[in-house]
Amino acid sequence: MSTPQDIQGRRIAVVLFNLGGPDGPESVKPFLFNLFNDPAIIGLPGLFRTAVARLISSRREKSAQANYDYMGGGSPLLPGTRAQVEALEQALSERLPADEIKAFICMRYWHPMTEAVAAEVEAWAPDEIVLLPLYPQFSTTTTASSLKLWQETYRGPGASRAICCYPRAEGWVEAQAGLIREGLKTAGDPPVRVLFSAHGIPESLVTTKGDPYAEQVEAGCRAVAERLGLTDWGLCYQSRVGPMKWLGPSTPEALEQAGRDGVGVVLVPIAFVSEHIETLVELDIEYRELAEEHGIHPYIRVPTVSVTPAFISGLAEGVIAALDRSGTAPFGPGCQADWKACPCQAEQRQRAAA
Ligand SMILES: C=CC1=C(C)c2cc3[nH]c(cc4nc(cc5[nH]c(cc1n2)c(C)c5CCC(=O)O)C(CCC(=O)O)=C4C)c(C)c3C=C
Ligand SMILES: [Fe+2]
Ligand SMILES: [Fe+2]
Repeated sequence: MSTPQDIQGRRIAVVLFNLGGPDGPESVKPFLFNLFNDPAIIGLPGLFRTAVARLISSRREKSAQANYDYMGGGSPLLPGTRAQVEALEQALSERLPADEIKAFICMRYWHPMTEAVAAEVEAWAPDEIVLLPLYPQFSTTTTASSLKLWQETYRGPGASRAICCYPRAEGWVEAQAGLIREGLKTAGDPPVRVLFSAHGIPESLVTTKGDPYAEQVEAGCRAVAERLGLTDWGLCYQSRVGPMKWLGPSTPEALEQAGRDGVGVVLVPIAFVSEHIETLVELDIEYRELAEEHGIHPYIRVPTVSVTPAFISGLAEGVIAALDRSGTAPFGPGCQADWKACPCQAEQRQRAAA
């Protein structure tokens, strides 16, 4: 018969990655500097990149501060992520009662950042580690950048594996579908178009780096649209930065088209899992004004999945599935094509070559 000592569980650390955001007006510039100094964001050699990052962060500081002022001066991303951590720990403890589970937040460009979090995880001495990006779709600019820095930094104990993406995972699709259903109910009778809006990336990352982000975003939108039986829907990209060609159509272009077509809009943030500047300011203030200018009624912005039970259960299932393996893999269906930058396919390629 087993004694309490025999059934002592594993210590499981889940590391949740996101971008991070400034916690007050004085951290806007250093946050922007960290972002633009990342080679995954600006692919210039070291010293040039740092000089460019200094210039852009100085130039953007005032306008970015004005936008963060709408949210009390700083980003709500960290409190929103803390709520997700609590919900995920709870969901995992219910499913794995014999184990001790602790989730850690690791932000890329503002605190808590990688070096400090790696030290915290090391001090906690986990047996198992699951790396879980809070980016459903993989991009070289987000997930790859966070995982690379983590892998270069963490030297502590524990068997580690990573979830690279979950663009069509059941919980993610169901959470989106549930929130859109509510949005459509609020819209009522007038003809409306469901517009999925994703954070953009420069088009060259897809063509030259083999970044699978656009494919994963498109496949996720299709899965949600099919689940809801949508007949009028589209995908567009927001948050353009700089002079390069970004993925399109842009969200302002898609809104203009909706105005011309005489339909209302239910706008869905399809690449974010919690509220922050890109939803609360760009979608709720800037694009709402634009929608009004184009005569779009209604303009309804669907909330992000945040701590909805379907999303959190989905994450918990992804973590549990990952515990049975090593390496890097998607949760649910990942990419369809063989993208050069996709880590799960890199491993498949290595296995096939061996
Ligand atoms: C899907 C997620 C994201 C991708 C892809 C992404 C790429 C990307 N972002 C920039 C530049 C900026 N992003 C900024 C804010 C921001 N970006 C994401 C997510 C993705 N970025 C989030 C969650 C946030 C919010 C941070 C917060 O305040 O809580 C900003 C700062 C805001 C602003 O000044 O507009 C910049 C700048 C680039 C250049 C890029 C791909 C190359
Ligand atoms: Fe961004
Ligand atoms: Fe993939």
